[in-house]
Amino acid sequence: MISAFYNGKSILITGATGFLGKVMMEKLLRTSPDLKVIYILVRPKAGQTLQQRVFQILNSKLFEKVKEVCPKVHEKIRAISADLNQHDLAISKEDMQELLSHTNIIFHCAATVRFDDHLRHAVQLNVTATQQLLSIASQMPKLEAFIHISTAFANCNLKHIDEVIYPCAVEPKKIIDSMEWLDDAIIDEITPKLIGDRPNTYTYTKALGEMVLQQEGGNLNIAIIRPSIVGATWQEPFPGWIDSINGPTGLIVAAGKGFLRSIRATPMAVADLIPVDLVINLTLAVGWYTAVHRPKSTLIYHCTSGNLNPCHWGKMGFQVLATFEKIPFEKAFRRPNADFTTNNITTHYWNAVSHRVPAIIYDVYLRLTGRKPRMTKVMNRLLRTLSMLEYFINRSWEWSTYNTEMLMSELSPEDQRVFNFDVRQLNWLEYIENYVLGVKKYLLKEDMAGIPEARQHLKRLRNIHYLFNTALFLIAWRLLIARSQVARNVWFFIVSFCYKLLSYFRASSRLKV
Ligand SMILES: CCCCCCCCCCCCCCCCCCCCCCCCCC(=O)SCCNC(=O)CCNC(=O)[C@H](O)C(C)(C)COP(=O)(O)OP(=O)(O)OC[C@H]1O[C@@H](n2cnc3c(N)ncnc32)[C@H](O)[C@@H]1OP(=O)(O)O
Ligand SMILES: NC(=O)C1=CN([C@@H]2O[C@H](COP(=O)(O)OP(=O)(O)OC[C@H]3O[C@@H](n4cnc5c(N)ncnc54)[C@H](OP(=O)(O)O)[C@@H]3O)[C@@H](O)[C@H]2O)C=CC1
Repeated sequence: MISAFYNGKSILITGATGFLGKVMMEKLLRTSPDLKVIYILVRPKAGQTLQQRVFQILNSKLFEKVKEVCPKVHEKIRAISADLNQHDLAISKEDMQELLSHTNIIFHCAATVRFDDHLRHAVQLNVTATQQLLSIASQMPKLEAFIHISTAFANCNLKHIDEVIYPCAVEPKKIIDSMEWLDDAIIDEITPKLIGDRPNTYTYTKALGEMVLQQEGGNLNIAIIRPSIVGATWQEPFPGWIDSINGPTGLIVAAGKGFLRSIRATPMAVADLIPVDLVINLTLAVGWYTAVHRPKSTLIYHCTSGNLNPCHWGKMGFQVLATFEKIPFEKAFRRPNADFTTNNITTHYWNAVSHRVPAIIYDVYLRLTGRKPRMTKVMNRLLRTLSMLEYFINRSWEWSTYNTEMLMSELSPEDQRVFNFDVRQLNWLEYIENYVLGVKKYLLKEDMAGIPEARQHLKRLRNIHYLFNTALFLIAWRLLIARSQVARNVWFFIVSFCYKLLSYFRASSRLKV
């Protein structure tokens, strides 16, 4: 039913070149190959034209399966030049006319997901662009549904979060206006006051974006999806696909390559991870439900795992490390062996011992061998990233999921299978193993044939580690002996004890002969 609904439709997706957007295009084309067109708002980037960007995406591994059911996939995608930072989204008149007269469904995924983005930029993308898109949507006579992707962490200042829009202290309109005339220095000054007890500009502006939808949605048929931490695919189009470094993925890379050795986290806090294909299945089901059933009010759908199938950071970390044993990453800096710390003192200690000191030693080595030092810089960036993510790995939240469960019960058995978003069916251990494997294959683009060499490399690192520790111990001991009479006495006692033991064994073995 859902697949049939999208056939013949013109669908507009923002953020289609992003992590969620690509999986959404793929699923739509695979399950509804007879859809009319997918308009995607794209900006030229990194010296690539729109067409080159789209070509690259459609020719990637993710879209291999689609081409079997929808060989003319290129013809189904219509890239429209747009910049969500610009007035009217910088869409040309002709393109705008086409969008206005044809669009049936909008999926608004585009956002800045950087936690530390400047408030002006985060407001522009996550609030003002949403406002502009709403205004465009309100001029679309054929529009059936407007689906907005928010985040479950938009209200992370609360512990229990319901499927409602929580108001922010200052009206979004006032924030948008003030961003136009305040200079950067003043914005920097007021940012902590505005974001209040939220940890960053990202979560704050996503909350403002929801308020804009509520206040300016007019008669539009709107629904909001709030996913938690989105991870690699669970099942579709194949397990483990991922191409984004955000969230846990970057830390999996850092741990697998041996840079990340300790992380401040609460092992028993819920790791509210949710696979990207599950998020997209829910989103497409919501698109169908919103268009067909036209609920009286804006429904919010939490796409989370914690209340139905919880996994904790401790278990997740353990499984990630266990997978590195089976599937090591190539050219690791050190052997993957990360640990959780739980307080400030141990975190500072292990950051110094496990992150900063090895980086300094390695940089000295690079200098001595005539190369440019770089490890301290890499470590500093990693530590900065950790400090940004720590907020989310030391707390647990409860999200109610009545609407999501209601929607599941509305689906036919066939739709429940094709658009499965039942997180209770997810086996975490299997998922995490596929996730790590996916990071290796699709993000790092490492060949599986390189695993024996990676293992050899880790063995070498282990030997270097033992050698280094032994040398360190001997040096420390030698210095101690030189300075302390007690240490000298202990040393002579141990040596003479070993000597006597050896002589005794020699003598007893001679007697036996
Ligand atoms: C018992 C045994 C125990 C064993 C234990 C062992 C455990 C061992 C296993 C560990 C795994 C298990 C635990 C996992 C915990 C995960 C917690 C995740 C919480 C996520 C919550 C998300 C909630 C909200 C979800 C949402 O709703 S939205 C999506 C979330 N949004 C983001 O995740 C954006 C974050 N990022 C930024 O905000 C910017 O990235 C910025 C950081 C400011 C830097 O910014 P900057 O330094 O300016 O520069 P960049 O260009 O950005 O990056 C510069 C450089 O950092 C790199 N890098 C960017 N990212 C990351 C990243 N993640 N991780 C690592 N590196 C990263 C990038 O590769 C580049 O490296 P390079 O190429 O230079 O070498
Ligand atoms: N990933 C996650 O863990 C979670 C994500 N979400 C939400 O899901 C949505 C998608 O996130 P995700 O796919 O991970 O994010 P990505 O960063 O991967 O993608 C963001 C998308 O927005 C586009 N975009 C950004 N700025 C502009 C601009 N000025 N003009 C046009 N397009 C622009 C990007 O285009 P370009 O390729 O040109 O940069 C990209 O397509 C977001 O709304 C996010 O808040 C919610 C919860 C968790």
